[in-house]
This record gives sequence, structure tokens and C-alpha cells, in this order.
Amino acid sequence: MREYNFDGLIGPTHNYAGLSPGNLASQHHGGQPSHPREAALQGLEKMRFVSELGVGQAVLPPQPRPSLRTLRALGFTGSDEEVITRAARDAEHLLRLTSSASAMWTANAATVAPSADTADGRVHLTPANLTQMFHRAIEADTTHAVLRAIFADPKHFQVHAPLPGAAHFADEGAANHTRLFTPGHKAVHVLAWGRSAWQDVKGPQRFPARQTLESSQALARLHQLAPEQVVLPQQHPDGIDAGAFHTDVLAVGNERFLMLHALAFVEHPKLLQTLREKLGDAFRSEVATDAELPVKDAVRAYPFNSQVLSLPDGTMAIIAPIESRETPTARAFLERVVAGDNPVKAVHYLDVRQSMNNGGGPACLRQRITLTDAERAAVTADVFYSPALHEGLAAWVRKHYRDVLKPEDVRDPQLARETMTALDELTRLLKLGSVYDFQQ
Ligand SMILES: NCCC[C@H](NC(=O)CCC(=O)O)C(=O)O
Repeated sequence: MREYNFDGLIGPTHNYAGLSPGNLASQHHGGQPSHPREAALQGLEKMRFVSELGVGQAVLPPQPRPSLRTLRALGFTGSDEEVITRAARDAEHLLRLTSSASAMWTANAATVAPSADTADGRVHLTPANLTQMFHRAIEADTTHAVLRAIFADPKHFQVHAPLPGAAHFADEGAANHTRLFTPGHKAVHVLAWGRSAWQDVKGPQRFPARQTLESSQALARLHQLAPEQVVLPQQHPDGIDAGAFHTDVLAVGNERFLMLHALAFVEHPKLLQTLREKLGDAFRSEVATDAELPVKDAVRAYPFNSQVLSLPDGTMAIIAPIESRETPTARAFLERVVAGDNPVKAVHYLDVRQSMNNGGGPACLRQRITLTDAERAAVTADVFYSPALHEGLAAWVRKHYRDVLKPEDVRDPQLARETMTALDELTRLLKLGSVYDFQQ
């Protein structure tokens, strides 16, 4: 069994459109120019770094944007160029919503259970429907197609359809999911949620809670997890109101280790007690109180949106965003973690600022998928990281991506054409087959 971090390749329309209420970075940077080429190269450098640590790394492709399929479904007609020109003229906001490169945050692409944990011994993957935010909801169909193309072998994989319905089963994927395990104990799946569709639970007052309890319960069922392996904590409403729109803004776990802010979950001491009971004495946690690390700093600097990686030597390393190094409270907390009685022995700060400015740190950019050698061998797409793939992708980015993009540049039909040309080439590079609408 090996964990692979499937990073989202940042798409050519990466821009700051201010689309996500409750995501303070997105709101703050809305309207500013972005740098798509730099963004994609920053993402590739993170992949290189993780791979060189000896950790499994792979890549998921961007999606075609603007989404012409969505614009056509909303009544814009004519050629591709006419659809964009008409949307730009009559409904510019819809054009912005359908132009986001948000599929880069693959933590939100799906929730996955490895074969070791599921009743039928297969890997189960459920694409997130992302219904809470329109610009993200339109990712689900293509994500489903991409996952079906990569995890095609039914002997090893079951790719479910996204959860049905609208707001009741709102699902944001692995951003609200952590799998913990210790030797000799069954793995525990922590599936968090922010609101309930049918139960009367006090939620946030200011910002939307995205994931429902009912979605998390449905994922546990679909993935055939034993009830004793599932824990369903509520995200703290005050944490959401402070800008923690996903669980992974204030908590991250790996194997026998969980680090969290006191405002990550409702009644976190109870959660930690449950985890200790299920995982035994080897389980370790580090909690930041609001006095040590004010939630405002945690939301701005994203120390919890780190990747906690198991290294070949048995220790763990944290990949944190450089914003955490620049914020004294966040940095002090991470240094305390490295010095503490837990498996983490190093912290590395990486620059993913282009993504951070839209509220996506290192953890948002990756989907963790644990595969056996046989499962990995069943994947025929060329999505696993290698220096050669890196070279190919970096050259592809340099060839197709713009240096600067202002939000209003999505009005330019040429940008859509450039994106289609780039993605068509990418599917050949990654041996994915035809996964996009425009290739059908
Ligand atoms: N896991 C991190 C997700 C960040 C993502 N940001 C955005 O969609 C911002 C896009 C913009 O405002 O242009 C979100 O909020 O879902």
C-alpha cells in the first residue's frame, strides 16, 4: 500500500474572480490580476518536492473553461465564440462563474476509501458534487469522467456517481475527510460536515456551511466502511464563520497523527477521546488553542492546510505554505509540532501563492489515493509523476499558458480556444483518452 498525492494541474484560466463567499482569500483577491503560467509551475514544483521526498505523486488534469456546455445549458447559443461573446454581453457574472480554474483543488474532487478498508476489497471513489458553489458544482461531471478514465478497471476500482440531489447532499470531497490508522487497529475515517439537511443543528451565522452530515453518512455507506470505522464530527460553526469553509483549513491528519485548531470541530476533546479509543496509544494529536494561534492567523497563513507526509524512513514531514513561515504565530505552532512527541520531524515551506490567493493551500491541491502495487499497475494512464513527466508538463505549460490574466480577460473567446488546444494536447500527454466534452 502506498499513498499517492494526485495534484490538480492548475488550469490556463486561473484567475481571481471573488467567487467564494466564506473563503476570505477568494473574496480579498477578487478582481486582481493572476499569473496562470506561474501558478501551474508552482504546482509542478510542489509535485517535484513531494516526489523527491520519496512520497507517491500523480496528477489530475484541469477542466475546459469557460464551460461551454454550462453556458449552452443556460441558453447561450451559436458557435463557441458566439456563446462566449453573448455571455460576456448579457451575463458576465455567469461567464466568470463558468471560467474558474477551481478544479485545481483536487482535495475537493472526490472522497476515496482504499481497498484495505472497504467490504468488497476495492478502492471506492465518489466525485464530489460541490453543489454549494455554482462555479464548483460544474466540475463534478468532468471529474467523474476523468476518474472513470483513470480508475477504469472494475476489478480494482469502483467510481461512484456524485451524490444526488442539490443542497441536501452537498459534498465537498476529501477536504472534509481524513483517514487515520495505527498498527494493529482498523483505519478510521473522519468524515466531517458543517450542517444538516434534516436535523436541527446550530450552524454558522455568517458564512455558508458547505458539507452536510447526510452527505458524509452517504459516503461512508457507499464506500462500504464498517460503522465502527467511521467518525462524523461537526465542523465548528465559529471556525466556519472565521473563514474555515472546509475542514482542511483548520485540521490535517496522517496515519497516527492529527493536528488541529481548537475551532476545527465542535467538542474536539471528545473527538480526540474517540480517536484514542479506536486507534490506541500510538495515536498522537497536536491542538492549537486560539491563544497560541488566533484563528484569524490560521485562516490567513494556512498552517493546517499542509500536507503531512509519511517518509520512507518512518518519520513524517509537513509541507506548509510560505505564508505560514511569514506569520509568526503559525510558524511557532509548526515548530512546536516538529519538536513535540509525535512523528513529525520536519517542516518545509513551499510557494503556492497563486493558489493560496484563492484560498487553496498545499492540502487543497492534492487528492490522496492509497493504492496497492496491483492497483497502481491497473492504471494505464500516464498520470504518475516522474522527472520526464515533469519536463513534458512544464514545457506544455510554457507553450500554452498566459503570463497574466485579469478577470475580465475571460471575455476573450481566444482564451477558450487556447484552453481547448492545450487540454486536447494534455490528454494525449497523459494517455487519458477523450474525457472532455469538446473531444466527444
Ligand atoms: N480547497 C480550496 C478551495 C478553494 C476554492 N476557491 C475558489 O473557488 C475561488 C475562486 C475565485 O474566487 O476565483 C473554493 O472556495 O472552493
